[in-house]
Amino acid sequence: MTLIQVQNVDFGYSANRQILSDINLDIAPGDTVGLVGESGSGKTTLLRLLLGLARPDRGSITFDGQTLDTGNRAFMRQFRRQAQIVFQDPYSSLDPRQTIFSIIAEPLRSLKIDGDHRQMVADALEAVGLDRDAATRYSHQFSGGQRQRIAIARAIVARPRFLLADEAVSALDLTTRTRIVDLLARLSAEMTLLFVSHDIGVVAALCRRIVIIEKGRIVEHGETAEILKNPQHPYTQRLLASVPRLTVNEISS
Ligand SMILES: Nc1ncnc2c1ncn2[C@@H]1O[C@H](COP(=O)(O)OP(=O)(O)OP(=O)(O)O)[C@@H](O)[C@H]1O
Repeated sequence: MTLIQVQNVDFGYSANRQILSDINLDIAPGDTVGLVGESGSGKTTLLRLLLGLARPDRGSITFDGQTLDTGNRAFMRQFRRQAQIVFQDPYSSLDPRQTIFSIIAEPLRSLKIDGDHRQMVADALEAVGLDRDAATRYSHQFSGGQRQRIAIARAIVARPRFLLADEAVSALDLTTRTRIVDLLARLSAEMTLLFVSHDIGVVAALCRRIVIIEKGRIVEHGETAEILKNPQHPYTQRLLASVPRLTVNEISS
């Protein structure tokens, strides 16, 4: 069974420069997949396509068996409820003029989800390990790690099936990063997670499967343990060589 299927996708922002080439990717419901590649390899671009923010030049993307058709408004409304994203920068992604309640409830408002928004926001705060009183405060009153928890609460408040995280822990210090990775690991028990990072060490700690992208092409993919033990592609070998040995030993043990 597949939740997201990407078949033979090419994409370029302009006609004379292709950014993604022949991308094929299957993500099963409940899976935790890490997309790893260096800066500029096309990770964010692929996320944009998976969110329906851009359209492939060739090939197709399906979600739960239905083509991700950006022109189909009824489908996109349903889809937006089911797929949410957490961005890298917890400072710029939260509006400083809005209360935390208003920030977290935003998807409930924009997706016109009925119900008790106060309770839903309180549940989301609890799920990310923040006190429900946080709802009345403003983002500048929180640390970087707490802000990222708030961004994650906003992403999960509508109970999506598919959570995308784009370099969601890269801006955080090491201890905070570990805590947020632990939180995402807990949440991934209830949803499908696509975690994007240039850091294969962080991805390996969180994801069951790894997809390696180089210059817009998937060069290797497989089970995390297999890739760590026996990387086939020279690019994967280079990425692994750049992770401090201790970390690789820890995450593969
Ligand atoms: N809006 C855009 N218009 C034109 N080119 C773009 C646009 N966004 C990204 N690119 C180009 O597409 C290529 C892939 O960028 P992308 O942001 O997808 O890479 P990435 O792997 O996510 O990198 P990073 O880790 O630095 O975020 C880069 O060469 C980039 O310059």
